[in-house]
Amino acid sequence: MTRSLRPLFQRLGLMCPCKQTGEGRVARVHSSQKENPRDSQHASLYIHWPYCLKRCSYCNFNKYIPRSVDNKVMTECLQQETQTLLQLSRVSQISSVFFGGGTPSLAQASTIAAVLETVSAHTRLCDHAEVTLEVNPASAGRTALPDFLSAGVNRFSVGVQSLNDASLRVLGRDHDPVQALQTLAEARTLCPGRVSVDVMFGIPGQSVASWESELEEVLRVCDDHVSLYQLTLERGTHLYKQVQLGEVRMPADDVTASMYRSARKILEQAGFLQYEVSNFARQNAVSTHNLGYWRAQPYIGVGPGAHGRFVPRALGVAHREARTQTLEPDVWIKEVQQHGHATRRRIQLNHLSLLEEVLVMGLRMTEGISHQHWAAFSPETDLHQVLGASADVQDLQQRGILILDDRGLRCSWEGLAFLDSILPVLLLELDTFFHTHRPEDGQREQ
Ligand SMILES: C[S@+](CC[C@H](N)C(=O)[O-])C[C@H]1O[C@@H](n2cnc3c(N)ncnc32)[C@H](O)[C@@H]1O
Ligand SMILES: C[S@@+](CC[C@H](N)C(=O)[O-])C[C@H]1O[C@@H](n2cnc3c(N)ncnc32)[C@H](O)[C@@H]1O
Ligand code: SF4
Repeated sequence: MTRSLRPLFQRLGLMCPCKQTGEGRVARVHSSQKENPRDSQHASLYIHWPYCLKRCSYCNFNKYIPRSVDNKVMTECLQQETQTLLQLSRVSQISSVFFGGGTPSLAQASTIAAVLETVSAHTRLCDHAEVTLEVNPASAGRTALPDFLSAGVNRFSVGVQSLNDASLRVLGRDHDPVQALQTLAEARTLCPGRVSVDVMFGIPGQSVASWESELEEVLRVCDDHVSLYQLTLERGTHLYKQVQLGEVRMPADDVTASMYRSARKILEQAGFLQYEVSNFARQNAVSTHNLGYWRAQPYIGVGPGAHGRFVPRALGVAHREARTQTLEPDVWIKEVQQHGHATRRRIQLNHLSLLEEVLVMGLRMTEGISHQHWAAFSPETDLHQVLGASADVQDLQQRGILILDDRGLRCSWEGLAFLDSILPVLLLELDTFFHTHRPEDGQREQ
């Protein structure tokens, strides 16, 4: 999981539909810590397009294969929900927009333009805001990439996944390597220096050697940003069933560990700097939208199943909320039409929950969590106080996988590969500290 992309949302159970509360109800958590209102004025915006042409064998993201899509209704609802959530929040400036999915390159360029116009009409969209669109190779031809550029997109994230025919078939992708290369080349011509590729490793049938040569090939054609995801076997997917039935075998853990290690070295040799567990950039082409997540900055999530973290205007107190929008697109449309938004779940984050997010997200970055970053969320307790005395934390440091020093807290190069075993230790220490020293900040839901 460490090398996969599953972010904090799922880790903290915020995506679990069985925990959803009714529309408009807030799960309140006692808290004495107010967020600095100035911090919550800048945010990023995520827009979810939930439709795909075909179900990939491994994917359990919130996506649907519809018979047809009513683009007009979807556009109106995405605009409406964007407007409502912007008005409900204290956000006055949007610094990045990310159109993800599903397959947002199946949306019409006019939809993308309409959403961006709504943002500009109701808040300030920064002049140099990063506006990313995820592009699937096969679907890119439907709306030409230049139209998306005219609509306001200035960064493409291309879902290459693999350049190997057999791997693409195992993954159930509906494109071949040639189509992926064509889409990538077109994206690079349109947005030089601002194209990312998603590539997966740990695919059944892949060996360390075949992965290494595949990555070398990716490096010959890619731009300045690469996201490497370890294929995660997700329950309920076709691949999961195939593995259960013994039709397909996932590579062993030590093999995927070697794949990750060699990929990091190969990327480094090619001039890429790793800035997060799965993300590599050269020429400083880092994704500011995703950095916002890892730095625990506020964001608004629009569209079926989207997540958000922001301080609402109406509460009267400056507490950040975690929000999840209704998952199923038809239900989401009805709710947006009736209420202006389809927030299915709202949780007020208490001080401890917010610090857990800062820790879990921050340690994914190679820069880790500086003392200043921590102090922005917890001015009254520093990292040394919370973690420094712990024998378990000292053990992690002695093993050379964790560093706590004058700069702050971060994983070592080796340690980043073990983040999933480091985090529970740190979260336990954080929890214990708060329950011992600041019990009023650590109370759970009432
Ligand atoms: C992390 S991946 C790939 C990012 C890509 N590698 C890049 O650098 O731009 C993006 C996916 O995460 C999910 N995602 C990101 N932000 C989200 C949010 N706020 N709510 C729900 N899903 C989100 C979406 O499924 C989206 O397609
Ligand atoms: C949810 S997809 C949306 C983007 C687009 N539809 C695509 O497939 O390229 C975002 C990224 O998630 C990654 N992803 C999805 N399921 C995954 C899994 N089970 N394991 C690892 N990565 C996964 C893929 O690399 C994909 O590029
Ligand atoms: S990986 Fe992308 S294209 Fe494939 S089903 Fe998931 S969201 Fe759709």
